[in-house]
Amino acid sequence: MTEPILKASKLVKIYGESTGEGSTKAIDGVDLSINKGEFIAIMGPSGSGKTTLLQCLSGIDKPTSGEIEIKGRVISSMSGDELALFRRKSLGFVFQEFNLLDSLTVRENIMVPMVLEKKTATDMEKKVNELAHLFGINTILSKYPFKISGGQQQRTAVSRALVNDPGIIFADEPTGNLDSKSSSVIMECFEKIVEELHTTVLVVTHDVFAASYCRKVVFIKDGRIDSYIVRKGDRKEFLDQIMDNLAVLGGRSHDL
Ligand SMILES: Nc1ncnc2c1ncn2[C@@H]1O[C@H](COP(=O)(O)OP(=O)(O)OP(=O)(O)O)[C@@H](O)[C@H]1O
Repeated sequence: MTEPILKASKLVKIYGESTGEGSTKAIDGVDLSINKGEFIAIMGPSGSGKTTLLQCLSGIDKPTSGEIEIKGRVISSMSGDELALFRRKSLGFVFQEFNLLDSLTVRENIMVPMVLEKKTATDMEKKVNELAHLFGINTILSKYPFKISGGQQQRTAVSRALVNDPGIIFADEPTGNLDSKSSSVIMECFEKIVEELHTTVLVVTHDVFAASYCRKVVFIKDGRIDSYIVRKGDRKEFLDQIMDNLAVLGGRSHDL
């Protein structure tokens, strides 16, 4: 039996005074259940609420109402400090801008979350080597982020997101700053994470090519879940299916 690692119910996010003029209902009653080991993309037109949904689900932002449970803990009712600690220990994040520290080497960047968890030097070294080997960055561990490619920086960020064995990774436009070759490499890294480490991966993306690596795509429109599709055949077939669904969803392709 597969069990949910994340459950969201009746999620609403309103920016601004909820009754006031100029308020925006970015998320409008979302129910979502994600099982352990799922590899999911969230897609939808620009402004449909993708980033807001990811930020609420991952505890970066507070929903206006509704409940979010991750690994059996209700995060929507946690205090700020409790939530910050939970995020650090139990969740992994990957962003479009990589967010690496330029003054630290690749090895040190990957180690940061483990230092905060006060892991031993031996444990840290072992984990860095394991992940760097898995993602093909073992030869650049002593380099600084500004001396490596965007794709290598993102693989460093993916390794950093995994060091505390988070169980779930949230990625917001992880291929947004990458060329198509590096995008494939990153999406293949996520495939490895799901298949070999059994980590759950949730990706928000405009990129149909990146989404086609996922096993499921959830489409949102106007802050609501519109539909979802599950990959059954090969990636090319799934890519065509995603394009068809986006066309039905509306919005010109460059808005997606
Ligand atoms: N901090 C904020 N304050 C006020 N309104 C916001 C804020 N962030 C987002 N919004 C609004 O909420 C809605 C959803 O925005 P969101 O960024 O989640 O959409 P998105 O689907 O991720 O868009 P994009 O694909 O363009 O990044 C939009 O109408 C946006 O203008």
